Amino acid sequence: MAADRRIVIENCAIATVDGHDTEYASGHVVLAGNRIESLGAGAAPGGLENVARRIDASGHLVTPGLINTHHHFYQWITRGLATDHNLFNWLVALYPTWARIDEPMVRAAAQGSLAMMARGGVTTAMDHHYVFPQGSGDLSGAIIGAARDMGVRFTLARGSMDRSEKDGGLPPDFAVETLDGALAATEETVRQHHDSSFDAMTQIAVAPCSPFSVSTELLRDGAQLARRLGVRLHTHGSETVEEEKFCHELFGMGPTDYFESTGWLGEDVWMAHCVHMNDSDIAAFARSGTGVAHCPSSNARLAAGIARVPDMLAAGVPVGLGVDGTASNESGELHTELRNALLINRLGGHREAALNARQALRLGTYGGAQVLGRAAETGSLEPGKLADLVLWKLDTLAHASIADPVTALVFGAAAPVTASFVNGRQIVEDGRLLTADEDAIARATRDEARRLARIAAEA
Ligand SMILES: Nc1nc2[nH]c(O)nc2c(=O)[nH]1
Repeated sequence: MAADRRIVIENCAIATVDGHDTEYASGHVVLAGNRIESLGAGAAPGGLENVARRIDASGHLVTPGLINTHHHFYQWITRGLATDHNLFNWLVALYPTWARIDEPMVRAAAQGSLAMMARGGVTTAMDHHYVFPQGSGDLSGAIIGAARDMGVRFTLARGSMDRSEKDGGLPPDFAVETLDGALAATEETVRQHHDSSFDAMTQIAVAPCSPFSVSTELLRDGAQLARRLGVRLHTHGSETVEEEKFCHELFGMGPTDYFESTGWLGEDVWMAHCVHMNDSDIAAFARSGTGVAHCPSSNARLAAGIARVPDMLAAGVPVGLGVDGTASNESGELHTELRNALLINRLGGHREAALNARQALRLGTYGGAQVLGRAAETGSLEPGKLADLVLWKLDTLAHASIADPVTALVFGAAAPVTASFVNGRQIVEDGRLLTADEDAIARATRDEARRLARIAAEA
């Protein structure tokens, strides 16, 4: 068998985000095939064979690739709508449009979402897709295909909704699936697409949408299904005061107690938002190992509130970052969420050191790997882990006068990505995607957004 070809990256600052936060002011990283072979201070060891490429990364910081833990790709074609609404009003305004999506729309929207993230340093993406109109085609296949073509590592959280207005839920009756239909389709998606290997590029999670759009049976049966199939569980939780009120009125308890009563706390679960959590909710997450996808920009856009991330971290809760759907975070970028998480959490606790730059970088890398269940494989730069990493250019006008590279990355303007590698393959060069045509995607998403708006207006 041919030896793996090596790529040697030298003369760069390195933030490994390993268990000791090891950093090198000037060092090297050696990739062999799809793995990190070695890294350390100074130049790469002499005598390396099979070196396909040497990259002089002077002026750069190398970090693990960013990991996005919550998104709704289809929303790329419904951005900029209902801009002054809270969550419930925003959902009610948008459900009728979302219920008209079809496969070409979802494919284009997935390409747009993925392209935006990948060129900003995301190497592992996720999509929580929960709208499956009847006869709309193979939406899961289209999303998974888009991620495969983009070359990013990917988790599809196969979502579902079965509690509509007639059952006291928020979505209109025409926007939901049946309980049995949702469970069967979710199982089929796992069986067809889930890869449990160390270097898997595609994984599937079971992901009923939220307490106000899903029946108790779907939550309970979904949890059992995921555990039978050995995959992870994802949902929205404790996002707004309105959701809290809904849970108290319908179930006689708050969201976290409700989730616990349906089997939804555990090491194999992560939830988006978790804004309205009291001390006992945070303790329950920490005890059970339940993870959180923190989405600061979306929470601000929808006036949901500020999640207690410093308290969660202090309690030992795994926390990653999420862009969230781009109908509630139009920028669609994850690297800016590092800065937003840091700044917003300082406002939340009125504490000047609520989160520091290194904690923010950890949320966007290792924390994300933890909540997606992939911390053994990715999220930090360590020999043997997958070669998912980013070269951030910091000798720019925007950054060069900031001495500390991690501070420059997190506190400074969004840094240009000179190169991004996923599974040892380069997918971004000098801020441009190598795996997709950005201009073609821009045209397709514009056309599909217009087509969807037209169909929704005619309905
Ligand atoms: N931010 C969001 N929260 C949600 N809850 C729910 O049921 N759907 C959504 C969503 O699309 N975004």
